[in-house]
Amino acid sequence: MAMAWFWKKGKAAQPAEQAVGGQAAAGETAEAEGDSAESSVKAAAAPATTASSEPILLVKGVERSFPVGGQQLHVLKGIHMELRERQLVMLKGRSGSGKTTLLNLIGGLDLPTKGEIIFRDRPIHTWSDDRRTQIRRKEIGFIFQSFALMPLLSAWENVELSLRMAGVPRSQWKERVKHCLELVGLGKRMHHRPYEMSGGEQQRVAIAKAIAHRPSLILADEPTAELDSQMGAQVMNVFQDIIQTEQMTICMTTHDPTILEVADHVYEMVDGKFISG
Ligand SMILES: Nc1ncnc2c1ncn2[C@@H]1O[C@H](COP(=O)(O)OP(=O)(O)OP(=O)(O)O)[C@@H](O)[C@H]1O
Repeated sequence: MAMAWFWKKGKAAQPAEQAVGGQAAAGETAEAEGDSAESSVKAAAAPATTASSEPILLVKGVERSFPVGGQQLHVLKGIHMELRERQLVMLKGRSGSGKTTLLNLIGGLDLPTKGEIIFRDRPIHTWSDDRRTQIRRKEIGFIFQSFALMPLLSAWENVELSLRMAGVPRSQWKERVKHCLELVGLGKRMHHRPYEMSGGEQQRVAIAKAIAHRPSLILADEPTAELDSQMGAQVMNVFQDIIQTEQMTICMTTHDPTILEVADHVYEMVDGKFISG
């Protein structure tokens, strides 16, 4: 039987008994192990954030060109956007429209050819590589389509590694790793290695790893693209739990129209420009 998937939006506004089929959402229970067809999701409700939340990132008139074959390829052509506290913001657009290029700029992995990127009142587009690396390690978390886990390390060790990289004192590791893995519903899979887990579980480890050092901003490039709709739903529920409980902002790219429905804000990119948002 075909199953309709619904997203929970705004956990506080959403009573638990509305969970589809009487099941709890994946992010709420460490016991929601395995990706059973019955697990997950709640019906949509009010937006999780308010317009009054503070902006944490401003993108002003950003352009990015790359030299290709002796010419300049203009990939981003004047982007303006903002991300606010506790928002789930999505970038949509066809392949090649420039979404990943923009995400790389927001995360300080690359520099714009023109324009400004202000992260928490700091002009990171003027900063050196080293300074941007420091801010990335401490204040930004990255999630990729292909999970990007260390294959020989357990879920626990993968998350711990991110705390080590961010310079979090060792005395805090145990409690934080446990908390993050439980938050993503992997309380009973903490010591499994990536190859012993499903794609959805691996992506949830990657999420735990990305949030462990308490960044204020999570950037996710097509985080559900390699997952089926049910596992994708679990990941989105985890994202919404993170926004509520960890007070983080998430900016993600996606092609999936059903996922776009849970965004607080959607920017649509066509050929290096936003046509909405
Ligand atoms: N370092 C680079 N050098 C040259 N061209 C680049 C570079 N990075 C990106 N591009 C080009 O910029 C364009 C946009 O790429 P980008 O990866 O941002 O698109 P996208 O919207 O994320 O696509 P997808 O959905 O397929 O990931 C593409 O034409 C790509 O080839």
